[in-house]
Amino acid sequence: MSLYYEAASILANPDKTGGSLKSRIYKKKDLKSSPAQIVALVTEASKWSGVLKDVIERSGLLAEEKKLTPTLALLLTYDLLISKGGVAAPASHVLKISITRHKARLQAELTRSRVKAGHPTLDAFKDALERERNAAGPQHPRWVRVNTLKTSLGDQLTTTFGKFKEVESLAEVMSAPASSKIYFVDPHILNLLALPPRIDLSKTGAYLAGQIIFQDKASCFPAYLLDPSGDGDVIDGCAAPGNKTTHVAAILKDIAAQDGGSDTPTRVIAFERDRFRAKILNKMVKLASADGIVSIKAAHDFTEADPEAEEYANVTDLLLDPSCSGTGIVGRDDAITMHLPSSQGDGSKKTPSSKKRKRNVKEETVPESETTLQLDMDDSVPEETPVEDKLSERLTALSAFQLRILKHAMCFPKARRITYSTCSIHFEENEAVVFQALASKEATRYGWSILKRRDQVSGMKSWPRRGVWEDDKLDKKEAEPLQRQEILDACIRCEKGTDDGTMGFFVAAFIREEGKSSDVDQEEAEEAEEDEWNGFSGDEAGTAEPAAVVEKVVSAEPGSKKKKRRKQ
Ligand SMILES: C[S@@+](CC[C@H](N)C(=O)[O-])C[C@H]1O[C@@H](n2cnc3c(N)ncnc32)[C@H](O)[C@@H]1O
Repeated sequence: MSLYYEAASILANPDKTGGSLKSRIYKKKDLKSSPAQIVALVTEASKWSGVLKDVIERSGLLAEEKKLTPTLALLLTYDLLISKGGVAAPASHVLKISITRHKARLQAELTRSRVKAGHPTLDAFKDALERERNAAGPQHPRWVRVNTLKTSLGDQLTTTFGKFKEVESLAEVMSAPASSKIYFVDPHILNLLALPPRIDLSKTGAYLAGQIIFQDKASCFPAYLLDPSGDGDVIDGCAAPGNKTTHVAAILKDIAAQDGGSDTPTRVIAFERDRFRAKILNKMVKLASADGIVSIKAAHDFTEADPEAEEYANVTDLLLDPSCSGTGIVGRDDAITMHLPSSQGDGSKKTPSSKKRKRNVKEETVPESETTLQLDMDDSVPEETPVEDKLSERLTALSAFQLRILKHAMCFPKARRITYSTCSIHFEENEAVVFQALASKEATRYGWSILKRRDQVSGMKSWPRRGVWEDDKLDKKEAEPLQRQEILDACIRCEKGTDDGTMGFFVAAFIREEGKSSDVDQEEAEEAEEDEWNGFSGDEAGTAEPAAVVEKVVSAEPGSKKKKRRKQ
């Protein structure tokens, strides 16, 4: 099979094989062409696909060459008109014949596109496309966390990044091309580097060996803000794929090393409800060499863990990063889009029957999804999958689940600190959950309050983006404006698409006063329950359709219902 048939078949992916385009190519055993050649052809052709799609449609190529599919036509036209090596097939090959006989017309259409776009040469056209791509795509730096379980920042700066130059500003990194060998040391989070957008570090020995981890800056906030004491175990209640799990494990190891070099730091107990994601967590934990510190509770629901159980008796810190709407997530920069020509052409070469067909134009229109291929080049597992429909209903259900998980964490007898985070931009999943948690009976009974800004670890204290208030989203029986401001100031936000180069994110920490425990006065607890927040304004919470991910979570806790009924 020729290079073009093999590339087209991989793009069509008839077996619906999962994974990125690169992994599908490299895993295919029976390829005749070299995998690198296929990757290069697809990547380069995709860059021109927006232009070549029009060129091919105007030329009427697909109407005349029945052997060519839209994908074959695009790949061949790219090699025929743009690539230096030309079409990689013998002159007698059926594909080479099919495309070469249209060379003059295709060339003329490409020239027409170039002149129309105002570029004097093909090279100028190419540069303009490159600039357009850089400007259009989110200029999101490649954040790299140095995994101190395996290496150190110093080691990485002299090995993996030995030929790189340190720069003084994040902006310089964010506007640099992928080929630029520069880095910026993050001032807020220890052991975190920013590198140019789209830089490919996935083949480096350090990445393959788990010495460096690709993790957005914002995603490093929870473990850092948790700032665990190292005196007790840490629970990660929602762990897969494990970025924050391995981060907190690394922090615990560093604390143990500072405290006199103890080789046995305390444990991280990582819960993951989803069996498949738990496997990925296991892989990530092993790769990061965190398996000596992390014990995984695979396919375990954190909300079903008994806080009084002996195995959690030493839990002092909890990190909660529950499922959320994912609205803060930024698209992957290295994903590629391939625009394919429509097999009907653009109609400029009218056939006698085209008038008759006009009335049926709706049926003939090829849906956008069929003419555009979105190809993932990165195999790393995203921390969250964005919600795509029924957002407002999902927000109600998600926030009820998030509050429940947070209140459950407050019940662990020895717990002193909790972080709560989401990669959502919505008040309902963020500040609203924090305010409701603070007003809950669990917070009152066990003495939980917000970790104020002035008490936060220095990088987090100095972070400028803080919580925001949205009117009319909560029944505001409590949180006097003054106290409200202090709570909002304790909340941390990250905004996507800003000069900070982060995804959209939210995190807050809760702290428990020494001496407060579960044996608090029962009457006090019941009073607190009476005063609890009623949730969102209106009755949305009661009417929302629970989404699959939170199905059993939206129902009220049976215990609290019973108590309320007894009081009535
Ligand atoms: C946002 S992701 C966590 C990302 C992870 N903290 C990281 O940094 O890589 C949420 C994860 O929590 C899991 N999850 C949701 N509810 C859970 C529950 N009640 N108990 C345990 N895991 C849960 C989901 O399956 C999902 O893998």
